[in-house]
Amino acid sequence: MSNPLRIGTRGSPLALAQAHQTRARLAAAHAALAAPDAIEIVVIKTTGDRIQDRTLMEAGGKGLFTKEIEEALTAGSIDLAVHSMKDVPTWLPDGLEIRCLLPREDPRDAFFSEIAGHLDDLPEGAVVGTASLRRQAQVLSRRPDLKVVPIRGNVETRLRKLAAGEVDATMLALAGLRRLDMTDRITAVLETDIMLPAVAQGAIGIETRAGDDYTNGLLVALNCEETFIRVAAERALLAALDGSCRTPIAALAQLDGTGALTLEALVADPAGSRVLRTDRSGSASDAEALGRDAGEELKSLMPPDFFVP
Ligand SMILES: NCc1[nH]cc(CCC(=O)O)c1CC(=O)O
Repeated sequence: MSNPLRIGTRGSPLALAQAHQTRARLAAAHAALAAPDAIEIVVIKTTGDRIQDRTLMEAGGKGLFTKEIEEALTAGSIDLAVHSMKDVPTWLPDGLEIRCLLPREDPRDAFFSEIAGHLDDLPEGAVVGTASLRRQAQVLSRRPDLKVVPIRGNVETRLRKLAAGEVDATMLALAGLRRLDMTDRITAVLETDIMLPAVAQGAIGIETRAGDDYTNGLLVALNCEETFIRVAAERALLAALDGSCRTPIAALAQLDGTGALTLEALVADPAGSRVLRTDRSGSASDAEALGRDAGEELKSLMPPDFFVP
């Protein structure tokens, strides 16, 4: 092949691991892509990479980790973009689509602490570092005595802050730690009845131009149908809720071997004093309807102050 297939990605260690996984899967599925120079990885800096020190909330706006990559895709300087699906905004720009999801990793969150074996064992008043409103709300709902402070940065930075005693505990998505081969320092994995994951947590999505039949054709072999159905249900919920990144939202869809789909979801106020939950079950073919229905229910129950302006 003369022109290499160009994969656009952020430059973080996690993003690069996901891009390399995508390249390996493409090379394994298509002999023409197995040559070392058949696929090029193009690193693109996003707004989210520039504002490491502030919380996402202060930075505001959606698509912090995707905007510049989507612009490159639209402009044609890359052919596909690899994203952590949980960072992908509810609505994609015109002309772009995500038809391919790689097999989902374990969607749960991991807990780290040097003073307790589990969230439930932290001493009264302990400080939990997280910039995620979803994690904050669920932590405070279960443990109103704890204090939550924002921390950001990569895994190493966070674990250093933990070791330095800046925070007593923190949480990270298990999926990212697995992809970076950094699960050895995990203190506990939080069950989803304690910490419901973010929409699409653990899923990698591949975005393309809608009219690019060549690239879309290559990706058919990489799509994981089960992941696609689960993420479709969760993202339909997000769409129905008008998913603002400032409202704590969590959801998890699961498929059993018979094609039965279950969806659990919650919204909360950031202080975790009110958590509204719902669930649905149905068949895989109703994924989007199930998500939309659950989202509409939660939206109708939500008091106005859940929507942080
Ligand atoms: N918001 C950053 C982000 N986006 C995706 C992941 C983890 C990987 C995944 O969920 O697929 C992370 C880090 C984290 O929350 O610990």
